[in-house]
Amino acid sequence: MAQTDTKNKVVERIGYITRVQSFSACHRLHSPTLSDEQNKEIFGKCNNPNGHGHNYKVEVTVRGKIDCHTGMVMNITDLKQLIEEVVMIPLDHKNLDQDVPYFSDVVSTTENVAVYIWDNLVKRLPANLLYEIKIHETDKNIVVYRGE
Ligand SMILES: Nc1nc2c(c(=O)[nH]1)N=C([C@H](O)[C@H](O)COP(=O)(O)OP(=O)(O)OP(=O)(O)O)CN2
Ligand SMILES: [Zn+2]
Repeated sequence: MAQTDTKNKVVERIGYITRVQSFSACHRLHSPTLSDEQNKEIFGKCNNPNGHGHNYKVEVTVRGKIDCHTGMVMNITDLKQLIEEVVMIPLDHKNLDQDVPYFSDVVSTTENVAVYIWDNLVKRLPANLLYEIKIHETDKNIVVYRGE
């Protein structure tokens, strides 16, 4: 049922939902627009030719009206299924640079992984619902992308 204020005006309440998912992948930080020397200089050990791996933790947050009939911003079961299709199937247990066509010419930094996830999720969700992608690349390295 719709909630009303003291003047009987319908109150719209905004909620945020976050779903967390982890995936494992390997990558190498290497930019095709830079020389080998520049890549080594900028990316250091992360430019190791044979790559290295991470257990990434992704937090997907949606923001929207709490529906007065369902009590939900969106059904988390639907969000879980979308994350399976957009994150787990293409990225889990993959070599990001070699197995994911997007990263064949885009450096697989965590910023760009966040952009990849945003771009693929935003087109599968109702307009203005996706709020934030947060990725923990390691316990200490955390990236946030909000589609800006
Ligand atoms: N702006 C960015 N910088 C870096 C990224 C990135 O995605 N965006 N990624 C890396 C590497 O992938 C690297 O694996 C991170 O290494 P490191 O900082 O050494 O990882 P830890 O947090 O585990 O290291 P500690 O030694 O424990 O501090 C580098 N830069
Ligand atoms: Zn890395």
